[in-house]
Amino acid sequence: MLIPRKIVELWERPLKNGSIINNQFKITRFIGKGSYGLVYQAIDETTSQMVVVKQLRNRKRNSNEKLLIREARMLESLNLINTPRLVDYFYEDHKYFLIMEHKPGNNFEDLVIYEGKKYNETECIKILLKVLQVIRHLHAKRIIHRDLRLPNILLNEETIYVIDFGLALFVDEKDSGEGISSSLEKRLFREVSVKSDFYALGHFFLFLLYSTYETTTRKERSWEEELTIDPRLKKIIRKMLQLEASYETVDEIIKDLEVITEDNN
Ligand SMILES: Nc1ncnc2c1ncn2[C@@H]1O[C@H](COP(=O)(O)OP(=O)(O)OP(=O)(O)O)[C@@H](O)[C@H]1O
Repeated sequence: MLIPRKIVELWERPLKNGSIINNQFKITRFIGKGSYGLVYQAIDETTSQMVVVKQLRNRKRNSNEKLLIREARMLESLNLINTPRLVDYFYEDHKYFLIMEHKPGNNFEDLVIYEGKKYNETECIKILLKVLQVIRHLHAKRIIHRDLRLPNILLNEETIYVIDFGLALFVDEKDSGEGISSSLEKRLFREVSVKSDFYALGHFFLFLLYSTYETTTRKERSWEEELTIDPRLKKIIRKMLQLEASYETVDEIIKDLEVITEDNN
């Protein structure tokens, strides 16, 4: 059945500030629309804790239930300081909701693009090492994040938080959409393997390194030509991006980065 666009828009209209869901969570701010659905900030009135509410986009009931349960299971099994803790999930008023702990801080897209933050080589390594420490815990629990993009990595003072487990999978799970994508880049990003997280973090790291880069020529050049960085770092990035034999574990990357850090001290 084809549903008229107006009705879909009505369904997807955000809840108003002050609305209370599940008799417990009071919406305080609409954060935005994502691929997953609508996201809000709210207060858990039983604990006064700030939470994030994810309201699933209206899809088929079955797939919505699966998505909700999968992300809830991920958050539940993670239970780390650097990832949001699961608070609750429920179905109410024909809508699916996932409630999680709100993590403070700014994401790296906002920090670099909108706030103009610049990170030198040493700072970039320090940040990547912190992110890798979080990913190490994820991989130890056999979870692949598969969406380690700039908006999903937050920095609050010295602490890194990783959010958005909407695409995460356990290593032995199959992605129902796998094999559909013809783009190599997308496949590398979404593969159900630790390597896809390394690939994403390779790009994350390059983005940080580029925060101090100033172009001197109009000629198009590769990152390896443009960035003046320790050649060992280039090799690490090449391995993360699978331009040469990939890393197999987070610890291998951490070890290589620590050699450079120690030499610089
Ligand atoms: N636990 C959290 N703590 C703090 N902020 C959060 C949290 N979860 C989500 N957010 C905020 O809400 C935004 C959207 O959330 P999220 O990325 O999980 O939704 P999404 O629908 O998967 O979005 P996208 O399509 O961009 O991936 C995030 O970029 C972040 O600003």
